[in-house]
This record gives sequence, C-alpha cells and structure tokens, in this order.
Amino acid sequence: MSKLSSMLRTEKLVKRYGGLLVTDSVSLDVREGELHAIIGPNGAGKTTLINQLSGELQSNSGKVLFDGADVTAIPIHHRARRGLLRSYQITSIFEGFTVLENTVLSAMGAKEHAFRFWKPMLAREDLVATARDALEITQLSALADVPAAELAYGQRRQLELAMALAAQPKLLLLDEPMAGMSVQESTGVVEMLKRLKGKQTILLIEHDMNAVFALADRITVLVYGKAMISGTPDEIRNNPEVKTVYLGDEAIG
Ligand SMILES: Nc1ncnc2c1ncn2[C@@H]1O[C@H](COP(=O)(O)OP(=O)(O)OP(=O)(O)O)[C@@H](O)[C@H]1O
Repeated sequence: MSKLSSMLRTEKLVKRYGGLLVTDSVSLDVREGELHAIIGPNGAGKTTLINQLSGELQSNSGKVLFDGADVTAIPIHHRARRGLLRSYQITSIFEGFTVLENTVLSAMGAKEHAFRFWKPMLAREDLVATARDALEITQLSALADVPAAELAYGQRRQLELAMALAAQPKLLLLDEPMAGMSVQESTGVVEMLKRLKGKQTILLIEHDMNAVFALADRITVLVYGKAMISGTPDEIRNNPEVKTVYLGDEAIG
C-alpha cells in the first residue's frame, strides 16, 4: 500500500437520534500512516462519529470501509481484531499484574485468542519485545515492574496507550487522550504522539488546539454533524469558514 492509500474511509455516514441528525452524511478519509485529527465545537458530533467508527454505535446509513473491507455491519470486537482499535477498548487493566505483564497480555490478545496457549507470560520473548517497545514509546519503561494498582491517574492513561500500541493496530482511535491529565502529563502524550507520527496511523479527537495543530498531518472540522473541510493544519488555520466557526473561541493554531 502506498502512503496515500486510505486506511479508513466513511461514505455518507449518518446517525440520528429521533429527529436529531448528529452525523450528517460524513465522508471521511484517513490515509495510511497519517495522524488525522477531528476537531469541532462542543456537540459537533465527534464522539458519536468515533463510536460509529469503532462499532460501539450502529449507523443509520452509510458505510465504514477499513483496510479495504466494508466493516459497517461488523461488531466492535471483530473490528478490533482486524486492527481498528480504540485505546480504552483494551481489556481492562489487571491491577495485580505489573505494567509489563499487562502490556504483554495486550500484545498476546492481539495475536491469538488470549490464554489459549497459556505459557508463563514473560517467557514469550516475541511478545515481551513488542511490549517493551510500547513501554519505551509511552515512556513507561522505568515502571515496567510496578503493579498497575500503584500507578497514578496519568500513568494509568499512559498504560492504556501502551497496551493499545502493543496490540499493533492498523489504526488507533484516540478520543481525547489528554483529558484529565496534568500539564506535564499532557506534554508527555504530545511528545509520545510526535514519536509515533509516521509509524502508526492515528485518528485523534482532541480539544487542545495547540496539540492538534502541532501534531496533525490533516484535520477534519466537524460542525453540526457535517464534515465542513479536511486539510492540512495550514489549510484549516487559514480557512475563513473555520475562522467563523471558532470566532469567540481562543484562536486556533
Ligand atoms: N444517546 C443520545 N441521544 C440523544 N442525543 C444524543 C445522544 N448522544 C449524543 N447526542 C447529541 O448529539 C450531539 C453530538 O454529541 P457528541 O457527544 O457526539 O458531540 P461532541 O462533538 O463529541 O461534543 P463534545 O465536544 O462536547 O464532547 C449533541 O447534540 C448531543 O446532545
């Protein structure tokens, strides 16, 4: 696949709640290798759209095409198994297991039906190597042997990301990965995403405009459920319609 090919595409995707059209015929294109951000004012429909992509919500009409296949009717866990993964969708963290063990479990779950071929977890060198890479990217290596129960909030969120990466998804859906984090922890996530850029296809929803404009290869602006425009950060920043939407909000970019 070339870099410009689509990893995820939607065609005229629709979600209605009664008379309320929350996703209004959205056609989106996330290319292989890019970090694509979705921004939009509160209530624009970002969370609804990501739920439709992950499979948590069924769409009323339209299509979700992932890695060349139509996954519109495919349930959430099967989408994840094909490599369309949302970070918090990872099996919950096992409190008594260490950071490394939790991450190895996630790597294992992605490769085979977990526990089917049970062996001592840390004897699986291939999985341990994958897990250690994920811990390095998320800067959790120093905490590898710490039980999950002892992690602070921000570190748990980092562990979720590490576990998501260890599952080696083809596309990672990240819904506000910095929410609830301290400034220092958020900076850590931005740095991590910079390191991942180009290596991992990511669809990011994030309210922090500075982070979005610093990170994204392309941005789609969602307004009242419609994809108003997709483009590079510069194209979005200089678009008069986008400026109008964000008028009164802090300056974007
Ligand atoms: N289950 C539901 N039933 C009815 N209306 C809903 C439901 N879920 C969301 N909505 C409505 O759909 C619209 C879009 O909501 P959504 O949470 O997707 O927006 P958002 O862009 O993620 O917002 P925010 O930036 O505030 O998180 C809102 O008007 C919301 O009230």
